[in-house]
Amino acid sequence: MTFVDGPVTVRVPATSANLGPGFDSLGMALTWYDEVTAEVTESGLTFDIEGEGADEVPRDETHLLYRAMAAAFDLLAEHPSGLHLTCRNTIPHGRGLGSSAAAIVAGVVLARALVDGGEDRVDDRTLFGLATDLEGHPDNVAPALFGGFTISWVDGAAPETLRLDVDADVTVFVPPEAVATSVARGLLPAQVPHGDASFNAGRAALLVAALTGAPERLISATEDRLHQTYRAEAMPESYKLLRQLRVEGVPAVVSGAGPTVLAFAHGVGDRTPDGWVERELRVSSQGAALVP
Ligand SMILES: Nc1ncnc2c1ncn2[C@@H]1O[C@H](COP(=O)(O)OP(=O)(O)O)[C@@H](O)[C@H]1O
Ligand SMILES: N[C@@H](CCOP(=O)(O)O)C(=O)O
Repeated sequence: MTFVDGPVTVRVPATSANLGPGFDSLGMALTWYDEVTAEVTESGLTFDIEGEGADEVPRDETHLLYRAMAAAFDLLAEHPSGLHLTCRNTIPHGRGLGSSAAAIVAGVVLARALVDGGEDRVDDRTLFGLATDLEGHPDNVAPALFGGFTISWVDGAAPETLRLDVDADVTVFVPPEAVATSVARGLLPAQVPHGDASFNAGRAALLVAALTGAPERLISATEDRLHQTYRAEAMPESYKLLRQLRVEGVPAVVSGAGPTVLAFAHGVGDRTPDGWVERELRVSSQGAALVP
């Protein structure tokens, strides 16, 4: 028998990438989770999907979770006769809270857990590389897999990450309409002024210090010149809320590629625009974890 008996369940956190100046590098796991169960069956591919995206995502081999599982099974050189996948989705899609990274990380972790002795054959670093290839950038994948606050970079072809434990109060303001990450990436220029690159390098370094012991620096440390303004046209309400919070002295950023706005504070929910949803969260020290 190549596969374990019975179902395997994984819980994966939402993530916020960039955090202002750390484009495609910084990210953090949040206390907001999707849960997915996978079981090997005799044949076919079947789904039970509830919650976010249940009416939109496909129920076939093109489902993102399945595509990630298939890539991991290829790596393990094991292929199940069939699969049943149960998805309990709570992370909203296309809002800048890492739903695609959560699905990909859930898929690669589940595939490894379903194979007998999978953990001895594929280590976490390899899973991180595979998941990053599928997502296209490491900044959501790293905290989704490892939890906490992560600084990620790409060394040659291989992504690397450094994980730090941080504790922070976070409020996310989630608008009703999605903006696909691919669309938001398409708004970025191919080149940026040297002064803006230098500005962000200083702020990103300061943000690491601010999150690990100098919270009074968060307002300066969350400034950005590399992505947020370029994307404002696709999310004008988010940009307006971002400016309003920052003028009031609340350290706020666009979460990931947007349109969610993230503030490093609790007790700011009275700024929530009509029709939006706000949630007070913390940093999740735990990344993807199998549920016993
Ligand atoms: N749990 C999921 N199951 C299936 N597909 C998903 C899931 N989560 C995300 N996706 C796919 O990823 C898309 C959203 O990814 P993206 O635009 O990167 O936004 P974000 O990752 O910020 O939520 C969805 O429209 C859907 O196609
Ligand atoms: N660095 C990426 C982050 C995308 O995060 P998501 O949660 O919006 O998928 C970018 O800014 O494009």
